[in-house]
Amino acid sequence: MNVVQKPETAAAAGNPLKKLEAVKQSPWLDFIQRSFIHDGSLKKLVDEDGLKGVTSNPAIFEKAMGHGTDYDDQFKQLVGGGNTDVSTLYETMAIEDIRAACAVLKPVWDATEGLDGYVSLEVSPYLGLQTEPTIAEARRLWKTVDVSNLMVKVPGTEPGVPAIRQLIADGININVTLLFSLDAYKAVLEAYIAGLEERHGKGEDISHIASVASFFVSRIDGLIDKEIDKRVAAGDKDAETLKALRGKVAIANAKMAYQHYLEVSASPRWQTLKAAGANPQRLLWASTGVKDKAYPDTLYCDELIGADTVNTMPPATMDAFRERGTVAETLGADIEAARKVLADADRLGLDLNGVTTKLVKDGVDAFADSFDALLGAVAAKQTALLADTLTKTELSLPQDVDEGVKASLDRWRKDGTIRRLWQRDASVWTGKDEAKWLNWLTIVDDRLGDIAVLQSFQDEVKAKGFSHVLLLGMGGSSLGPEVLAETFGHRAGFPELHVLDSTDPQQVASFERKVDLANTLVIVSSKSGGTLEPNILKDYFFDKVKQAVGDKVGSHFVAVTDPGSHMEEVAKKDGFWRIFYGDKQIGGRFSVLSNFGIVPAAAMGLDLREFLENAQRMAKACSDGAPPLQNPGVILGTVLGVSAKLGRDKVTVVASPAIYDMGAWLEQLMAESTGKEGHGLIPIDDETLGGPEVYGHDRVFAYLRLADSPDAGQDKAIEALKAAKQPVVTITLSNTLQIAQEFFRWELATAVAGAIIGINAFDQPDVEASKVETRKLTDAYNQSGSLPAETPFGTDGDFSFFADEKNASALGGSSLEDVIKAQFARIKEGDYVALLAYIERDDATRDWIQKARLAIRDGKHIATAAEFGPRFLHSTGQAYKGGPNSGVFIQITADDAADVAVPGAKYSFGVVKAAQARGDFDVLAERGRRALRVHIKGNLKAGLDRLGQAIAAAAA
Ligand SMILES: O=P(O)(O)OC[C@H]1O[C@](O)(CO)[C@@H](O)[C@@H]1O
Ligand SMILES: O=C[C@H](O)[C@H](O)COP(=O)(O)O
Repeated sequence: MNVVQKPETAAAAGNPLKKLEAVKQSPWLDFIQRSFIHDGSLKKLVDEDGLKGVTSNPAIFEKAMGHGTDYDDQFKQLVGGGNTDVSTLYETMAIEDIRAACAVLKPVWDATEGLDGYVSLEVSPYLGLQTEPTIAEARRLWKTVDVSNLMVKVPGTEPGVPAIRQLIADGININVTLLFSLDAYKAVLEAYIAGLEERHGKGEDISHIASVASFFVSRIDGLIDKEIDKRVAAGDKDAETLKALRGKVAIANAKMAYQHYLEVSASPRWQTLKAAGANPQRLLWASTGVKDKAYPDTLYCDELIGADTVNTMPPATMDAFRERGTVAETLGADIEAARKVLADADRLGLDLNGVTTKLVKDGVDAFADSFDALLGAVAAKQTALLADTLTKTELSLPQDVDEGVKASLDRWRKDGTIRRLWQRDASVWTGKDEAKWLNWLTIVDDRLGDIAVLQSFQDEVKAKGFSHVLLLGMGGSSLGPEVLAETFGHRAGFPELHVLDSTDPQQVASFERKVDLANTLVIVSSKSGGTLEPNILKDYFFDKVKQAVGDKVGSHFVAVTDPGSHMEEVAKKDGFWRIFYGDKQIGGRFSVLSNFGIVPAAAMGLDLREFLENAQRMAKACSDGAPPLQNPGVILGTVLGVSAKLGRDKVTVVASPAIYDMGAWLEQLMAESTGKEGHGLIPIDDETLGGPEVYGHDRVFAYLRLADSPDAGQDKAIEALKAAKQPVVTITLSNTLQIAQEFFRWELATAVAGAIIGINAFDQPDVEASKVETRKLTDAYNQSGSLPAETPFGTDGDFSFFADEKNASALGGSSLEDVIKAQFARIKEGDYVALLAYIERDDATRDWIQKARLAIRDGKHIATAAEFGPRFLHSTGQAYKGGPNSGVFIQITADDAADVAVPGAKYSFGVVKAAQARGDFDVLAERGRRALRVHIKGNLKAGLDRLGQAIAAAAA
């Protein structure tokens, strides 16, 4: 802007801007920019041009902040000063500008005794159509900016009107924006008067309140002229009259608004308020920069000059008016001609009402779009400044997924869905009870708030000198801690964390051997407190530790559980050392950043602040203000959700070796959250990458790559997959601690994917079903001393085959090889095979299952899952039963070489495990899944060897 263009000459010739004062019109500037305030340009306008106010809007801030380098210093300072979200970054910088501009305009405010000298700041354009949130936001901005010459800008939409009334009654200066129609203006002026009357009625001062009604001009001509041009080009019979209306309708409309203002000002009702000290709500001509270059650039200034009005001019218009504006009282002149323009327009069907209605909606949308662009630019700068302190996302997507993702992200942007998600609006999902399950969104800040307690627990654990921590729990209560144990290992000076999530007797016994019971801290972890496994594991280890340490056994036990649970009762009764509580509004699989993850993290000696601040950095990056296109959680969730809808529902997780166990946690998160009602993501974890030829079109790959120790083989295989146009999301972590960031990001991503898939991401109905079946079986055992008899549909040496009737008849066959072959013959394209092994999970069995699944994957070119029971029941089990019916299951059970008794119960761990396998199978069968159970008697290793060979042969 050429703000100081020959000011002396202009002044000498009678600067039109200055001359406006004589006709009581105030020129305001429709522009803000930091450098423009700081380099004295704004002050110069005040001093030399008689500038009397400043307006801003989201589009203006987008131009100022979204481009250039003006804000970079403060950006760096804010980003470096701690974890911040995008909205706070924007607002902090915007408010600084507004305050600085207010300071420049303050002398005008003083000199005009509060008539002029205002700077306007608009409420979030996202609120344009909501009354109560607009009131709250305007009050908040008024309080935060805290300067008397601020005007808060509120849209004069239908829902905005009651907000305006209330805010005026509150005593807040309001600039009403987005006024296009006479009717809307009338409603706003009425709201202003009613607000003043309310305040006055309460005996409160009204003399300090200022307000303007921003009536938009050029945008009206923009639309009307377009229609005129269209009709003229189409040879309309009224072409000449239509052409004569070009560039006239907006001004005529504004003149009518001014007439209404004059009428109301003369009314006794207004005179009463005036006598009480009220200031009029002046009309402010907005949108006064000409958009059609055919018009004189001073058109919407010259033609709208009248007493007690404001014209807010964009810089170029102000320059033009200074140079060649004509100051004459035009606003009240030629009123009849203006009426005729409007009557002609109406007669010719130019539909001013339709145009103004559309402009309000477009205006709200356009400011929201600008705000999206602004926050997007702020987010992009923030991400760049955070560099590798924030994990990075890179997408390599085939065309159909790419297009779907872009369309979905834009839909989320336009619909404000990420804001609705953060506002806990259940209709983002299915409108059921989702709002009750969203405290994971804010749990990181909550835990940081409680960090002193957690740190002192950590200090005490260290001081007590435990050698081991043994965590007992399932699913969400164990998988997060397991990731911590596997990723961070044994920390010097702290006990080593082990996580036991099995009822397999051998596995229970192995863990007992791994720890020094007399020197072990046991964490019993169960949200509900009622889950069978942690309860019987607690009974077992309580007994064992008691044998080792006697009566002080309780001092070796800590519970993590939700308030009021059965486990809390047990912990109190048994004198546990500590009880840490979960948050009842967080489900198990979303609980890793709550005490369920943080308490074991403390016990094993992680730096809790560093860990939580990492998670917080990602939570801020995923905040409601971060537009979908820049929001790491929304981006990932969109890729997963859109891919699933395109048939790519096998989310294949690949992770660098040092963080390999993230996949186990991710399996539960994705499967339990989305695998229901026949839909969902099927996580495929730990399936060693193959060449592109072994994959079908049902995959999406998520590669968690640790930048400081990547695996060259994985890198190479991923590049080949990208080249083969498989969808790949690469997430780069610069250090292991950043898994905390990924915990949060994947939680949000899963919630987003669930919304796209269209399910309630926070229940797990089908897990409950197998728990019910298991309970029936253990109850039967308690009564009769044995599990109900069952008959195999075939046997082969040490192998017996079980299935329900339907599956059995499809499988037939009597040799192991035939049965497996028959099961594999049922595989169709896009299916997955899951091996569900209810055996000890150790290095040897993990190696075995891995070989078996790879043989299937490479032979059949389908996705495979390799799972151990009962742990997967609390994880992928939900999706196997509730998700798409594309699973082909082989359940593997075996005679236990040695069983382990559960203290105080009739059943043993072996019986529980057998009941769990049968309960699981019954539900799979009942859901019409293709399922086969192979039971191995005698030597497990020999049995697994033969089964492995049969699988490899059948898959080949
Ligand atoms: O923490 P709890 O209540 O013992 O539950 C363990 C797991 O069982 C489930 O409720 C069902 O599998 C999971 O959602 C949960 O993480
Ligand atoms: O308050 C000012 C308005 O936001 C502005 O004048 C709109 O102008 P435009 O129509 O040129 O965007």
